[in-house]
Amino acid sequence: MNHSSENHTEQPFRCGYVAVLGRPNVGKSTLMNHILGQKVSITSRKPQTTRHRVLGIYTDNEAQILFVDTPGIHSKEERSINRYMNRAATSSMTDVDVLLFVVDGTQWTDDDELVLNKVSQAKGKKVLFVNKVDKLTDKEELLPHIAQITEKCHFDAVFPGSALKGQNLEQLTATLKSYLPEGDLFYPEDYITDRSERFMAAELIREKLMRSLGEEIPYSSTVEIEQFKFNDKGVLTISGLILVERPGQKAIIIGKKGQRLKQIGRDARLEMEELFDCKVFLELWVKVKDGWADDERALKSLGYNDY
Ligand SMILES: Nc1nc2c(ncn2[C@@H]2O[C@H](COP(=O)(O)OP(=O)(O)OP(=O)(O)O)[C@@H](O)[C@H]2O)c(=O)[nH]1
Repeated sequence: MNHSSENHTEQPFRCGYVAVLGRPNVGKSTLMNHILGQKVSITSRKPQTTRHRVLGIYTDNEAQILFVDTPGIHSKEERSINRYMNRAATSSMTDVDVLLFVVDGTQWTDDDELVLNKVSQAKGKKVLFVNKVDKLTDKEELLPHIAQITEKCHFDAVFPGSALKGQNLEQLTATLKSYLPEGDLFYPEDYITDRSERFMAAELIREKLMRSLGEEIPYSSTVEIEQFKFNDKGVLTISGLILVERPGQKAIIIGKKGQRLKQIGRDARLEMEELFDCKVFLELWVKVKDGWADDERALKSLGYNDY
């Protein structure tokens, strides 16, 4: 696609940053992935799935939107990993053109209030997206909910909708584009993220872990990619190391006769083959590394070092 020659509207091309903000689990990653039409940020039913700041790049013939998907901001900061995630999200609020505040239309919590306070103090255009309205049985509840939020902070635009069902996302995207400054592309038009394929591979493994395990272990695990190599037949070999904090957690991830780890590997491999468009050979290992989530130095060595 040639973005300039297809622009028949004679409107100037626009390009800029949109930070996607909200507490954990409101649907930020789902929203960004749906607009991009591709999975850039991993999602799961569990809060705090996104740990890093991930750039999702949307390009059409009118604009390029650089979505900054952030970890959910939350008040419980007992561990280093939680402080890291809050830093990653809060630092995304400066130097962006638009703040997109995502809330769950069915629920309001203290963490929503915390993010709203941060948003109200930030500069830039502000857009409110009230998500998960597909789950609302009584749509009448929406208006008072929106009124309560907009009383506390001025929003330039408000959209109720559904990230999962794609409801109201076209209108949202058009408004976001109109708020961006004039300017040429920052990234080539075929880029969908600034993250490396290695990073995406680790994230896909982490997503399958989050989705397959119970409540506690996902937060105690992280993934390192030790090998990422194409052979001369174009087959990609990936070795992933899953780090956990305790031996019992290792046993759970491996599962009876290695069944769970096998399933996690199979699910991750299939998505990798689609994403990288080649045959993938994936090996997974599980190792105990006590206290990695509490230790700032260990976090840095695991790649949690951008902020
Ligand atoms: N019913 C419904 N579910 C949704 C919608 N959007 C997201 N979800 C679900 O909500 C859960 C959380 O979605 P995520 O996109 O991972 O949420 P997030 O805000 O990125 O979460 P963190 O990574 O914790 O910050 C997932 O199970 C999604 O499928 C929606 O519009 N409707």
